[in-house]
Amino acid sequence: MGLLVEGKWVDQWYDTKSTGGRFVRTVTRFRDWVTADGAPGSSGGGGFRAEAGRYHLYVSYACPWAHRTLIVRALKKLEPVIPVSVVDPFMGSEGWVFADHATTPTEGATTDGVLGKQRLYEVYLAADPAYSGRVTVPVLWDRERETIVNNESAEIIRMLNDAFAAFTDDDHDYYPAPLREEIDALNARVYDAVNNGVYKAGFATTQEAYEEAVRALFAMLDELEARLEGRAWLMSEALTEADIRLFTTLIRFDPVYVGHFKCNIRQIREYPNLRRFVRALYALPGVAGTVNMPHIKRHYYQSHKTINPTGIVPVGPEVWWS
Ligand SMILES: N[C@@H](CCC(=O)N[C@@H](CS)C(=O)NCC(=O)O)C(=O)O
Repeated sequence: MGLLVEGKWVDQWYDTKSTGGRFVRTVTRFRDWVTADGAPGSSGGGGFRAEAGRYHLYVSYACPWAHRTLIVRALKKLEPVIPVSVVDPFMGSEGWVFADHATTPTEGATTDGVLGKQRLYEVYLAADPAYSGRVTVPVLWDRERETIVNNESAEIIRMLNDAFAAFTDDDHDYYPAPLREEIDALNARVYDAVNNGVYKAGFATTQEAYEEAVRALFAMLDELEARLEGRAWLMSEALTEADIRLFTTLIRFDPVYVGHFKCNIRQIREYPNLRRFVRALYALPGVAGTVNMPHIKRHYYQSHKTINPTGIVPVGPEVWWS
C-alpha cells in the first residue's frame, strides 16, 4: 500500500495523525470525459469521443468504487465495447498489481490487457511520468491518446450511462434529468455516511473518530430502510445510479464491513427492505457476474494488515443475497 510522489512509488499507509484519527479520502486527479461526439464534459478537456474498443477499464472486483463501473457496464451491455483488466485482490507494498505479478494470484485476476504492465502505478506513470497521488481503481484508459481519461467512478458511470448510446441497444437512463437533483442530494449523503462511512469507521485510529462514523452510518442505514418501505428503488420505481452506488457498499457489508471495519450495530440481512433491495439488484441480468466474493474478502482481510495482522479470511456469512 502506498502512493506516487513525483513519479516515485512510496510504500506508506494512510496518515491519520494530522486529522485526529480520521480517515480523509483525497480528491481524484484525472477528470476528462468521454462524450458521444468528443465535446468536453463537465470537467477537463475534450477529444475523447465514444468509440468501440478505444477505451479500457482497469478495476478491482474487491473495490466498491470500481464495482459501480462494472455494474453500469453490464447493465448497459457495454462489455464488448469496453474491455476490462482486473487487478489481483491482494494490495501489498506495491499497491495494486496484475495477475502475472501477484505472489499467489486469485482466480479472476488478469494481466494488463493494454500496456502489459505488472503494477497499476505503472499505468498511472504511463499517463503522467511525474504523477503524485494515490493509485486507485477504477481507471478509464484511452488507447488512442495513451492516457487516463478519468479515475473517478462517479464520473465514469455517467459516461457509461450516456456517451455510448450508439453502441448499445439498452436505452435505460440511470441518471434521468428530472431526478438529477434528488439523486445528487441523496448520493452526497449516502457517500458521506455509507460508501465512505464504512471506511471512516474501519480506518479510524481513535475511538471517537470510529464511533462518530459508525453512528452516522447506522443512522443513514435506518433512514434508507424507511425510504425503501413500499418502493422498489431509492427513486421509487426507477432504477438509478443512486441504487447502484448504495448496492456496492451493501453487498460487502455483512461479509466484510461488519467484522473487518467494526460496523456491527446491525447486519444488512436484518433490515427487511435493504435485504430485499440487495437481492433485487443482485438478480438483475449481468449483476451477479460483477460480484466476486473471494476477491472482496481476500482484499480487505489480507491487505489491511494494520487492522487484521493474521490475514485470516472469515468463512461466513452464509449467502443470503442470491
Ligand atoms: N474516488 C475514487 C476512489 C477510488 C478508491 O479509493 N479505490 C480504492 C480501492 S476500493 C483504491 O484503489 N485504493 C488504493 C489507495 O488508496 O492507495 C473513485 O470513486 O473512483
